[in-house]
Amino acid sequence: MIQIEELRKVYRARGREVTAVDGVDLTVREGEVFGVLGRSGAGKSTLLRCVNLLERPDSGRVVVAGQDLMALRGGELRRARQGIGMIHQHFGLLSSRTVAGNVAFPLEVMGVPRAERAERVAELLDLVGLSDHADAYPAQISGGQKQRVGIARALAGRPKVLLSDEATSALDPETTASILELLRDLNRRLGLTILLITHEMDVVKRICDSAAIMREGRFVESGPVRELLLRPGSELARGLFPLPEPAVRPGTTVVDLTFEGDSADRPFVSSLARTYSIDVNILGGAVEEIGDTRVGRLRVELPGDPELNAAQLAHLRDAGLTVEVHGAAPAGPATDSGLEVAR
Ligand SMILES: Nc1ncnc2c1ncn2[C@@H]1O[C@H](COP(=O)(O)OP(=O)(O)OP(=O)(O)O)[C@@H](O)[C@H]1O
Repeated sequence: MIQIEELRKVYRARGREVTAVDGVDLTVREGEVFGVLGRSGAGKSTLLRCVNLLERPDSGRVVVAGQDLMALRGGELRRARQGIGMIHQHFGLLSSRTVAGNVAFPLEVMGVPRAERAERVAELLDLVGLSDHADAYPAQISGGQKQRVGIARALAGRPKVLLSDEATSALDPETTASILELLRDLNRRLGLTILLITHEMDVVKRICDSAAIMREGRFVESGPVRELLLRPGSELARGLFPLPEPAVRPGTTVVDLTFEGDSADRPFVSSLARTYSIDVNILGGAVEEIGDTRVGRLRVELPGDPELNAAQLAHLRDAGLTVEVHGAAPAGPATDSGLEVAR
């Protein structure tokens, strides 16, 4: 649904150049929720604004719903943009208009006749659970309700794609959860494709099917969330299941185990301890629901150096776990985090 190739955007101001987006490739499939995660200044907003050409890229391709947007101009581009809704961190509502008036605004711009407009506004307010607040003004409603208005307004033109620019960053955790639930619901009910940017790991955990981590204008990691979590050395996995730097005691093996789905349901720690008659020390970990699957990360300590634990590590891999050994370890490609990794 969204296909971005080799996208680059450089800002030039007062003789200075800032490369905000530096060669990003991105594919968002139809009906998918895709999250771009990154710190402030990573280039997320610029990337998002390039998807509907609010910002014109210096080079690259932006194809949305089969249309090459950079090849369009004037009326054609405006029509293509109607198929792309956008919501913002600070809602951007018109304070002089009621909730219904705000939602009606884009319909007026599109030239939708009055009667049809009223019907559509009622439908949209119902969709976001705000039918009872149609006549309220933005100053009279909560932040979460304001974002619901923003969402209804963004959906006015029946877009296939919704871009979300830190839509929950200004909201408290409970309201964030309810807005994310609404977005997930709209994604499922309307088949809406959502591309969101966020600096909150929790947003990715709650609603994203796929995600990318962006740093200094580039994607450093990208793919389906479940796959990323199981990828050895994954930054997303480390972010979602933070574990401190390991303290490896001499004569022991410290292992991080990542598991999901079926393997999460098996008692692999007790099976390991029983099979090899060893004590397994649990040092930390967490289990989360990601989509419909349980995913977890556990750090355990086994007696003996890693070389002596080859069979034990193979046992864990055979159980379907991603195994990352800290410190000196038997064969397996090294990652940049200093971990020795084997799947
Ligand atoms: N209009 C602009 N003119 C010049 N530089 C800009 C402009 N907009 C953004 N930048 C710069 O481009 C880089 C990326 O900014 P961008 O806002 O895309 O990042 P971000 O990841 O969305 O961060 P934030 O969450 O803080 O907005 C930053 O260095 C920023 O200062």
